[in-house]
Amino acid sequence: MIKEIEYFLSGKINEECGVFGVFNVEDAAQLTYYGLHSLQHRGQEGAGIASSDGESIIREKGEGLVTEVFNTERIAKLPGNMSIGHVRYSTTGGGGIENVQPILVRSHTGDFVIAHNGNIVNAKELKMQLEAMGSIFHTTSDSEIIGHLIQREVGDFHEKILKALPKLEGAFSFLIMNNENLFVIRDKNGFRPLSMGKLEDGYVFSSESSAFEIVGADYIRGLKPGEVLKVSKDEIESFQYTDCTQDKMCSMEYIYFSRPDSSINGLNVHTSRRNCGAILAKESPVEADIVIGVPDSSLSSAMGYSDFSGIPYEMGLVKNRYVGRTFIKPNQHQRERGVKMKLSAMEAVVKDKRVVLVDDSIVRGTTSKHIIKLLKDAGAKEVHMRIASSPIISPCFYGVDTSTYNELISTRLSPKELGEYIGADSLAFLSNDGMIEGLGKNICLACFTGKYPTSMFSLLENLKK
Ligand SMILES: O=P(O)(O)OC[C@H]1O[C@H](OP(=O)(O)OP(=O)(O)O)[C@H](O)[C@@H]1O
Ligand SMILES: NC(=O)CC[C@H](N)C(=O)O
Ligand code: SF4
Ligand SMILES: [Mg+2]
Repeated sequence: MIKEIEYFLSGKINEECGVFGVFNVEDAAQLTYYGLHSLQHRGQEGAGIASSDGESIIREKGEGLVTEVFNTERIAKLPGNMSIGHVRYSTTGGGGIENVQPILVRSHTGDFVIAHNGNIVNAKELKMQLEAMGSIFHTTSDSEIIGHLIQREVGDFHEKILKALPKLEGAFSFLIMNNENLFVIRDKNGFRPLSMGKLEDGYVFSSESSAFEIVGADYIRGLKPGEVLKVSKDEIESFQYTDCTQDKMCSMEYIYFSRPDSSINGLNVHTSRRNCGAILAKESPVEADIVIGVPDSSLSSAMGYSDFSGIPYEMGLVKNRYVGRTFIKPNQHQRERGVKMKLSAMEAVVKDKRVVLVDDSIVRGTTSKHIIKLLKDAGAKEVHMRIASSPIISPCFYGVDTSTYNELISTRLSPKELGEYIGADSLAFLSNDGMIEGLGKNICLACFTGKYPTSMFSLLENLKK
């Protein structure tokens, strides 16, 4: 029980990284700091910024949140009008300062820095090959591999990048910067988002378009799968590192990760969640008095459920916004109380009501179980749980930590059994077709279907562990 509560307090579907880049704008590092701040929800383990004044690259990084790593003095050490930054949630290689990005590659042909969102699925194989050929790795993260691959190629820097990229399999949105250019890269499956915006005489690039608003930039477009942009003083050139592409945007970006004010592939995240909520209401109706969402990520889908069903949307749960990843764990005696510190049920709203409770996903079932208890303790007559995505039955290898196979409760329990386990009066999930209807057909659904859009290399060995 204690473990379960700690898990509930800490957040479970662990976010992935965020990248932000600036080209040809004064005080680029300062802007990158603001950009990273708005991408903080994507990774809280470490943050870093590298900048260039055209002569040399300076990098500053540290463990923790953006505001913990950077202050005015530290940003002042980063001169120039080109910059890239990164917020990290580790997927390969574990934590620690050495793996905090951007990764700096020193070379007699010119230094460069790398910021990566995603996960390379053939990292183990590539690392073995590269080490056998003499490469010495400075980090344990998969992101460093692209640096070694680039170094082994011949030609101009951009030719080297184009030759190295086809060797990587898996998910990557990269920003790579040397003293002249910024390279903006999206993998051939388009797993992770990456957008371009215009600011003054320059450009900004971000994992999420919502960051543009914060720095005052205008959204131009998202990168295409397999696209490489070479950003120079005079022009932006677009290349494809391969023509073998498919559009497999991570559906979890819409369902859970991205901010509601971001747009991905032309679809606003809040709107996509609202669509899914409405389709869920169409697929799994129930008689009830109010619809409530779990703050914050499922509020939009709860609105959608209410739109379609006509059942009034209410605020039945309140979140303490200061409890989360930085929460100091209470001592043993206080842990039970801790649950209530993250979310409180509004007795005045839910008492004697039949409640439809909408959440975005179920991973281990801990959240739903606790929230249903909170609502029933506050006097709710019935709680009907509706989930705006399908049961998660397979782990992700593309940059999201959705737990291991054994921890995923839907691998063991049917929706009916799971409903009983979490104490709901009924439980229903959005169907796979419903997700496609709400989010479009160009999405990855591997964690819901077990059908991975790429070869999994040695990672498959661990799939059922
Ligand atoms: O079934 P579980 O294992 O409990 O996981 C599912 C829950 O995890 C996520 O919320 P989380 O509490 O991580 O963060 P949030 O407050 O940002 O929604 C998600 O939104 C679900 O509510
Ligand atoms: N979550 C991510 O996108 C992580 C990027 C990279 N795989 C790392 O572990 O640092
Ligand atoms: S497996 Fe799931 S979390 Fe991973 S990229 Fe695909 S949809 Fe996203
Ligand atoms: Mg949640």
